[in-house]
Amino acid sequence: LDNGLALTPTMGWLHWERFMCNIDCNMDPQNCIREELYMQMADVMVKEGWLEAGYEYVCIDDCWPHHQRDAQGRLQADPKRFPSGIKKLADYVHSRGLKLGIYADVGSMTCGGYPGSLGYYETDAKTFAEWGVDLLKFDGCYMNWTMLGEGYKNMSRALNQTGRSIVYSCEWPLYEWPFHEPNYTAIRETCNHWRNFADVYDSWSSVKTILDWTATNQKILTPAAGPGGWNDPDMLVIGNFGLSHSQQQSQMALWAIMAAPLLMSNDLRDICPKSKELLQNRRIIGISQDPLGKQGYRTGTVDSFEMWERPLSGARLALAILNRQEIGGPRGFPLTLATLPSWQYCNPRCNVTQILPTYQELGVQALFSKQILKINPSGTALLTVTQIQDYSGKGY
Ligand SMILES: OC[C@@H]1[C@H](O)[C@H](O)[C@@H](O)CN1C(=S)Nc1ccc(F)cc1
Repeated sequence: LDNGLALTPTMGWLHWERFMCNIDCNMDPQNCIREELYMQMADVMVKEGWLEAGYEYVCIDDCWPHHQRDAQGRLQADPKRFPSGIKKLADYVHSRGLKLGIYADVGSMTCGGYPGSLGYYETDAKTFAEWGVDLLKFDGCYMNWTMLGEGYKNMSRALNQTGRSIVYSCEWPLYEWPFHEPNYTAIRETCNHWRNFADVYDSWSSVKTILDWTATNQKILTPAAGPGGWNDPDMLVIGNFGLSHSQQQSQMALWAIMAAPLLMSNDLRDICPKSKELLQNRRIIGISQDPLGKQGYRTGTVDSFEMWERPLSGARLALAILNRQEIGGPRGFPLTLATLPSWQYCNPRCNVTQILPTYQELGVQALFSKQILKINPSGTALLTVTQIQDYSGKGY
């Protein structure tokens, strides 16, 4: 969507995978969907270096609204759980230098059964703008699939007409795929990023399923991605319970290769230091936020290793090698630069830097040099390869 926003993939925190629709604030006040949750996350994001690392959006997902609209037909926050209201919450988040995201649905109800926006697109866009909202996640439940496109386009227009800069996160293709192949030109014109596939869960099998679906459809998906519009493989679940550290490294590496929005869903108030270090790794974030804005793709599979690559600015290439074998110990992957589809980056030499599983400058490599990379089961080696320019600044 050409609204000047999301020129690089959106970075932030989104409540859904970790906190879901937990509205029992009597039994579980620390983890229920209420204003304090976002205020506390905002405080931590500033205090613990998340904003500094680039994580800017604090996003509310489903289950925030009151079950009835107000007398003017406007959405309103649940008065018990958000007693100060969304505008005050936005002011609080803005006072911390962060931005606030909110959630609504293109159909008659949200997936959680709260009021949907069908028939209220202008009203809701205006309400969100008046509250000072900076991002809208627009879900696709309870909508006749033949009307999905119309609905997503109408809300895009309504948001634009408010005159406020609001990142528009859609789920249009996710709800259309079961019926027919979506039109990604229309989707890119309408949205700043778009969910294509099933919700992520806190498990390696969920992350693998999303990766496999993306690779299978990469010929359709990758051309649609670029500054202002991104494919969204769903939230980062790093820092929760289901992924081993190697699997957490794999999700972080591959989400950077896929130019995916980096929307964490975890408890930043209580996260293990290694997960925090991984999520704040500046070299990986640099790949994710690369200004060239080209989405990466899977280039091959050999001996249960998957190769992914992403072209970067400055004659550089990001490489990820994922060990899909889930038995045994670390395996050696023989990286021979000449065998890469993008071997020209190293003709006749290039500089190689390993970022994961550990940082290591591998130095200048000739085209036919071979490196053995040790990769854990369901782990990933993430590298950047930089073409060595000759004196005239041309590549070889
Ligand atoms: O209710 C909101 C929740 C989250 O926002 C997800 O990111 C969205 O993809 C949608 N969503 C859920 S649980 N959607 C959903 C998931 C499974 C299902 F059987 C019916 C609806």
